Parts: sequence; structure tokens; C-alpha cells
Amino acid sequence: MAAVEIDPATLNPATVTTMVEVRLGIDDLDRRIVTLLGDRMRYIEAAARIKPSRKTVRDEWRKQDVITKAAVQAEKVDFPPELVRNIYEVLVEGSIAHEFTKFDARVGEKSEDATEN
Ligand SMILES: C=C(O[C@@H]1C=C(C(=O)O)C=C[C@H]1O)C(=O)O
Repeated sequence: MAAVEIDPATLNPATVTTMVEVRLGIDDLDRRIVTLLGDRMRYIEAAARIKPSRKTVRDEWRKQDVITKAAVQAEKVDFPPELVRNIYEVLVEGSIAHEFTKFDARVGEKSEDATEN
């Protein structure tokens, strides 16, 4: 017998009745969330290209601003704000580490150019 195809766009967590539907809905959302995280990381890479100096890569004020905004949004969509704060702590720290890697590669490239010429 052919497998029944369920379009995740038709699923609603308020009305699903089976664990198959629950997991299809979660898998679909996770794909979308991770795709958005990839889009977010492209902006981190842009920051690594734009920032003028290594000391501007980590901006503590902006980190707190980002986490506060995420917690405010979490409250609006009935998601636990403390959980979002924890997730964003890890996300922003990982983003800063990625930005340092990209920044150092860029600055390294520049100094390699300088020694070549
Ligand atoms: C992208 C930036 O660089 C870092 C990454 C941040 C982020 O992931 O949102 C926030 C602060 C910065 O330390 C920035 O300064 O805005």
C-alpha cells in the first residue's frame, strides 16, 4: 500500500490527533527555523566583512539588545521568555565565534596581500 502523504501546511497543532501529525508538524517547523538561522548567519558574515576592527566584533550592548527583543517577542507568541533567553545566549555566542573566524580570515587575507606586494 502506498504511504499516505500529509502536506504539513494543512496541519494545525490545535486539531491534530496523531503523533505522526505532531512529528510531521515539528519536522516541518524545524526545517523552516534552521533555514532562517542560516539566513541570520549570512548577516553575521556580512558584519565580519563590514566591521572596521577586531574589537568591534563582540558588542555586549547589542548582544543584550538582541536577547531582550527575542524575549519580548517570545512573550507575544506565548513561548517561555527564559527559554528564548537561553537559546539566544547560545545563538549569539556561537554567532560571535563564527564572526571572529570570518573576521580573522578576512584580515589574514589582507595581510597576506600586503606581504605579496
Ligand atoms: C552582528 C553583530 O555582531 C555580534 C553578533 C550578534 C548577534 O548574533 O546578533 C550581536 C552582537 C555582536 O557581538 C553586531 O554587532 O550586530
